[in-house]
Amino acid sequence: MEINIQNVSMTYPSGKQALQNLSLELRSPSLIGLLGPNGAGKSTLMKLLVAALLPTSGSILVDGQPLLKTERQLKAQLGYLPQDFGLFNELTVAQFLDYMAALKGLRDSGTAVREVIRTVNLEGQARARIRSLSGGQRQRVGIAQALLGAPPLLILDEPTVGLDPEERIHFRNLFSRTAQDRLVLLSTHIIEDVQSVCDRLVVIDHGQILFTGTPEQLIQAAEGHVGVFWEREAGQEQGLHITARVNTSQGVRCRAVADALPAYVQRSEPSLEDAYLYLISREAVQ
Ligand SMILES: Nc1ncnc2c1ncn2[C@@H]1O[C@H](COP(=O)(O)OP(=O)(O)OP(=O)(O)O)[C@@H](O)[C@H]1O
Repeated sequence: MEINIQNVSMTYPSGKQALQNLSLELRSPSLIGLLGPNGAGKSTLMKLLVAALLPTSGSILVDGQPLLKTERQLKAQLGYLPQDFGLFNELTVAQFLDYMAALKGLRDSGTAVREVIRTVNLEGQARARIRSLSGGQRQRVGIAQALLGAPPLLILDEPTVGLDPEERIHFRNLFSRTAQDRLVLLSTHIIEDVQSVCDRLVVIDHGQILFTGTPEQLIQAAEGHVGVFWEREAGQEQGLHITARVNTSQGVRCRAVADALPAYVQRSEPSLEDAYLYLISREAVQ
């Protein structure tokens, strides 16, 4: 599957321009991490990809065909986890998933439902009413409905929200396995979620793409722009963006990113998080 987003802009009726002339190509198999600060336009982009919203201008092609022409076909191949999804509180987990399987037109829905319940570790809650679940368990029900029927395209808006660290690792690995033969696009604020598993990152801010490439390429772009220093050594330099402050027995150790690091800052190898913060901080300065 190949999705071509061509010069897409999206302005909400309120007048807010959420995406500006954005172009992007997504091809399976791959696991693509969509990163960006709050309000960057990630959810809007995902809603356009599932045809829940129409772009104000530009086009989206799926395997060369306009999305709107193939919408029906696409929806049959799509697993989507929106950011806020309504669950049917009075249904049990299994009933809700049965209902979603019916909507997707799955043939052997019983087997498919049992399988996704196992995949998201909710066997113990299959008969529990959704209203009685914790936030993390509800999120797993959302992931389960997206996985139903093994769709070739998975669009997951902040799938790891509300999950504990152990569960996050479980799902990170699950998405990575899933993407071996499919196209998985997931949005997140959490760098660790994309660190070791995504083969491609797309960073957006203010509705525009700031970066697209591998995590290694993002890190390379930050080399020479990350360093550490003791707070007491700090000058008053402008343009230094502090990313961490740690209290130690010798004082406060700071980590910072900047276009040009002052002499008292000791250069350090960038992590993916440093590289992301460097990219975003440059955007903020411009
Ligand atoms: N229905 C809407 N009407 C008007 N403006 C909207 C609507 N939905 C989103 N926006 C605005 O569009 C911009 C992009 O929002 P979007 O939800 O796509 O960002 P996001 O990157 O997903 O943010 P977050 O990480 O906080 O979920 C924001 O400024 C937001 O306030």
